[in-house]
Amino acid sequence: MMALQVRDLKRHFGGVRALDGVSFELAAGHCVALIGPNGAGKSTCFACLAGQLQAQSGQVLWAGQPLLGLSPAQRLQRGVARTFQVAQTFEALTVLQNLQLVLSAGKLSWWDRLDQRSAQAAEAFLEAMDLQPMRHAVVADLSYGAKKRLELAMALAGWPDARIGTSAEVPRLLLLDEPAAGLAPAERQTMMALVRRVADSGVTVLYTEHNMDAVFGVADRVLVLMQGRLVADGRPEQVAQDPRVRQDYLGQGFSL
Ligand SMILES: Nc1ncnc2c1ncn2[C@@H]1O[C@H](COP(=O)(O)OP(=O)(O)OP(=O)(O)O)[C@@H](O)[C@H]1O
Repeated sequence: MMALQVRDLKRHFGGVRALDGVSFELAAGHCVALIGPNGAGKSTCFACLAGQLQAQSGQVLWAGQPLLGLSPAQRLQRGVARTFQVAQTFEALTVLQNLQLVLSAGKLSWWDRLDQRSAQAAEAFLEAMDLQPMRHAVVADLSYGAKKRLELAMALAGWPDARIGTSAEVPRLLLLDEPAAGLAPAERQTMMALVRRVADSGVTVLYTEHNMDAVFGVADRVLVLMQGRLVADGRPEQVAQDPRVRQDYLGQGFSL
């Protein structure tokens, strides 16, 4: 059975059909890119999967369980985590405190001191995202690349089994909205190697991207969305040869 099943997903904004009947399936542990021009519906699709937006119709099954109608927090409990186009971090806190805050979610009381909470658990996420050297840096002082890596670490730390006092393992879906946006080529490469490593650890990853070097050579499969409809779905080398995708998005000069 496919880990994620999306069937005939629709979300309109007035007359704009942001998602106009989108269907696809993802296998567990695959790393899949969702690409398409500005306004194609990628962010709307993510928001409908993670729960920030409610779809008007359709069905989404994650590990066989329906997701639509659940809140983002309920979806996170079922293993669905996400990041945003612009990194969402707490600027005035340190890198370590950002992670401690996520790891302590729902467990902190006003008398707790953040620095005594889950420092050990946070170390594993710092290491996974190459953030140890800057653990005590205030986030406002970080490079954007480090901020994006911290946001990714926070998404991983948000899964229920990563948090204090919870142990049940859940199947993990990670939705990354433009993980490499705003990054210089070298930072982009580092970021995408980390994303690939997360997928290789068994996490199902779906990500959007406008930088094609962060898509081809990274994703196992590529989905192409245009005007709210899926127009191509296949292995990267197949999609790169698709005449409509070349004409309307990649450009005729595109080569791998
Ligand atoms: N809250 C909203 N209200 C009205 N229209 C919206 C809203 N959110 C998205 N849209 C419209 O829905 C369509 C799809 O937008 P969406 O942001 O999902 O595209 P996208 O593929 O993520 O684009 P980009 O690559 O620029 O981020 C666009 O026409 C957009 O203007």
